[in-house]
Amino acid sequence: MLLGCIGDDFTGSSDLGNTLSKEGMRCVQYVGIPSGPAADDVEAGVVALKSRSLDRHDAVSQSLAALRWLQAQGCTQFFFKYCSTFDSTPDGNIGPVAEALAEALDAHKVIVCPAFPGTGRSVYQGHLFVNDVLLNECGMQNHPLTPMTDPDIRRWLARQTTHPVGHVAATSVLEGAAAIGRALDAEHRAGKRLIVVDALRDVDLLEIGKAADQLPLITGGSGVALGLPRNFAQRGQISKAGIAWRGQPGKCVALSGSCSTATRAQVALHGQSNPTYEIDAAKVIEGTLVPQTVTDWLLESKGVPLAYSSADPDHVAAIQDRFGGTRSAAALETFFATLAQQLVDAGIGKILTAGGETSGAVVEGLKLDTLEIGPEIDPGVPALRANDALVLALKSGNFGAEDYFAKAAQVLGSVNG
Ligand SMILES: Nc1ncnc2c1ncn2[C@@H]1O[C@H](COP(=O)(O)OP(=O)(O)OP(=O)(O)O)[C@@H](O)[C@H]1O
Ligand SMILES: O=C(O)[C@@H](O)C(=O)CO
Repeated sequence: MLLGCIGDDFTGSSDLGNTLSKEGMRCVQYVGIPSGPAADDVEAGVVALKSRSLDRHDAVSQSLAALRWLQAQGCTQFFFKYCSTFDSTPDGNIGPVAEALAEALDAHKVIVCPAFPGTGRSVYQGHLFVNDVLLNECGMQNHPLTPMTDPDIRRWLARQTTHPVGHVAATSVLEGAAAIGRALDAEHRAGKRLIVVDALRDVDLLEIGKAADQLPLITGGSGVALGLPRNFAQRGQISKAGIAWRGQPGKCVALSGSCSTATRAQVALHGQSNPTYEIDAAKVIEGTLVPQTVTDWLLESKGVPLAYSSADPDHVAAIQDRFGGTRSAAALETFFATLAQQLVDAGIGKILTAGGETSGAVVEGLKLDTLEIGPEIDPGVPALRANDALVLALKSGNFGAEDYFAKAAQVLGSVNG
């Protein structure tokens, strides 16, 4: 294994795996820290944690444990993947984890770059944009767990870290790898360790990747990993073969607990030509709707049936007011996990999930340990193979085109992508 990655959530980890795999690395996503060694032919390994919203001390200790496992697999470079909308609180966990990894690796000049132009995220003058609005105006300011109220990533990160935060501005980035390298050196000499790097386009990310060739630790969204496989390829270290994709025959079902705007539009479109089942959150929490009812409905339905609890913000707020946020999320996530178990027990081999927490609950509920990265469905979302009988796609809430579900079902089923 050459590149060792640590992801702070499951869907984000498959997003990173997608980028590395598209660039020709044989990439596997691990669900948590594996208990044994990796297969010999893995070139990039992504240890997927659920550390984004943990207590910062737990997030740091899990990330360091993941680092030790990746070091034991022989990795020479490491990547810490967080959200392209920099999801974190003033307490962490991006800063504390990045600093702890930097310390453990004796890494200086640590790039911090959430840019992901393919999904509209860019960084300019240290500020994060989502399409044409600043981060704190894109809806992320209302996120229930990590409200992003400041678009200046340097200022936000400084609240989470002990050392001053540096910056490489677009003026250097647009000049290319050599200028980026010089700017990183200058920030290092000025005593900065975590350095926010501007990036607007994929070509910027490729130049940043070149400049990062000899750096032990890079951090960011999946975008900034774009240029890293080319460094290994240039040294003849990777096969560029990727992993051959085998589609899975049979019925595909979709489960959505994501309440994001993008998912709600995808659910609405999918429902125009496929059967859908709206899961009543109150009934789930009160225990009057059991997973078996929905499983039976999914098994009996034609097309790509979709069961969803996705609802608009007012509806979600009403449920949370009535039952409490933690209780309602726990009940719904357990419901989706049981649903997935029942579907797999009934022989279903293709499952689509929407929502980071929902996907995490499903993957944990199914007790999966490794996910091979397959072809891209939409930017940031790859097809995944869990074992001989099961393929999946885990969609982050805000990702995917409006026809995502139909497209994903098609990719999971088709042979060779
Ligand atoms: N109808 C509902 N009422 C209240 N809460 C809900 C409802 N449906 C889903 N939820 C909760 O909303 C949360 C959705 O989170 P999830 O991470 O799955 O989606 P997301 O936030 O859109 O995705 P991402 O984290 O990738 O951006 C879950 O905790 C889920 O239990
Ligand atoms: O970077 C992103 O936006 C995603 O991979 C993600 O982490 C969403 O939770």
